[in-house]
Amino acid sequence: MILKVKNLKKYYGKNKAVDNISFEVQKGEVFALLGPNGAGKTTTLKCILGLRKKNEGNITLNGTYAYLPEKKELYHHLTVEKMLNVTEELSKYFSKQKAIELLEDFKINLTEKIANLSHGMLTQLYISIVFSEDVDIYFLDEPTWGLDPLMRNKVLNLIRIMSNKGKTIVYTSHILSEVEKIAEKVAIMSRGKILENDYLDNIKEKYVACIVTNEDVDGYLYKQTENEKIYITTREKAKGKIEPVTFDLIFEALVKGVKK
Ligand SMILES: Nc1ncnc2c1ncn2[C@@H]1O[C@H](COP(=O)(O)OP(=O)(O)OP(=O)(O)O)[C@@H](O)[C@H]1O
Repeated sequence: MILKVKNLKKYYGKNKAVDNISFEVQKGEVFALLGPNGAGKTTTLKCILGLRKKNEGNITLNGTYAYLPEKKELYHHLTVEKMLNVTEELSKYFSKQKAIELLEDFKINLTEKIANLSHGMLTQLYISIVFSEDVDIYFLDEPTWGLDPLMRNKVLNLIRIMSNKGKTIVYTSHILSEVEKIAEKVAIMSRGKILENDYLDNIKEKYVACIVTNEDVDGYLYKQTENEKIYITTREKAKGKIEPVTFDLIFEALVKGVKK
């Protein structure tokens, strides 16, 4: 176990941003914290890294780490190459050579001023720096934010490569399709709570859609017509005609909750 979070609570005044959550991440895993805006994902990462003071709970982090923050701010007055030099001075885990290779792949010029980079290019630069740190665990807050689909796939590929090398990745996202592409384990968060925390395959196996005519089902009422109702619920609670359900709908059912 490389990371263990137990009964973590973080309140901002009365706002329970993180409300008693627990999860574990094993070495080499790609773990996604998935949830809608304001769910508490960033706050969770910040509490783990000591950037926010938790109210309660225990956090065990066994290894070195690098962090890609949600707000990807870098020294705007520097050129890309100067930024690499600064990072090299600040971090003993950083390899400038590795960063140059990644930047070449992203087609970012070393002589470019950071202030002149587009939002997506800034994310690519930041990702290149973070992945050039030789650490055990990478915390990535919305690593694909603002990237076009091709660049997004490139970043997802990088995550996959790092995981194949035995590195651990903890990342936040609200893009279901990308989580499905690379994460093995997922914690679905909403309003500060973890609603489901399991291997993606297990979550997909656990939930089904069921179509009933006269009965009610303990689950999320997804659609209702004159003659039938479609619920999304766990396999055990399902009645009537049972069908497989997509991960999108499982997410919707969990986040929106039971609706009668
Ligand atoms: N510094 C802060 N002061 C007060 N409230 C905050 C602060 N940071 C976050 N919050 C609140 O805590 C809750 C969780 O926010 P957080 O940024 O952790 O969510 P998130 O899941 O990362 O959202 P997003 O996907 O939009 O980035 C929200 O209600 C937010 O308004």
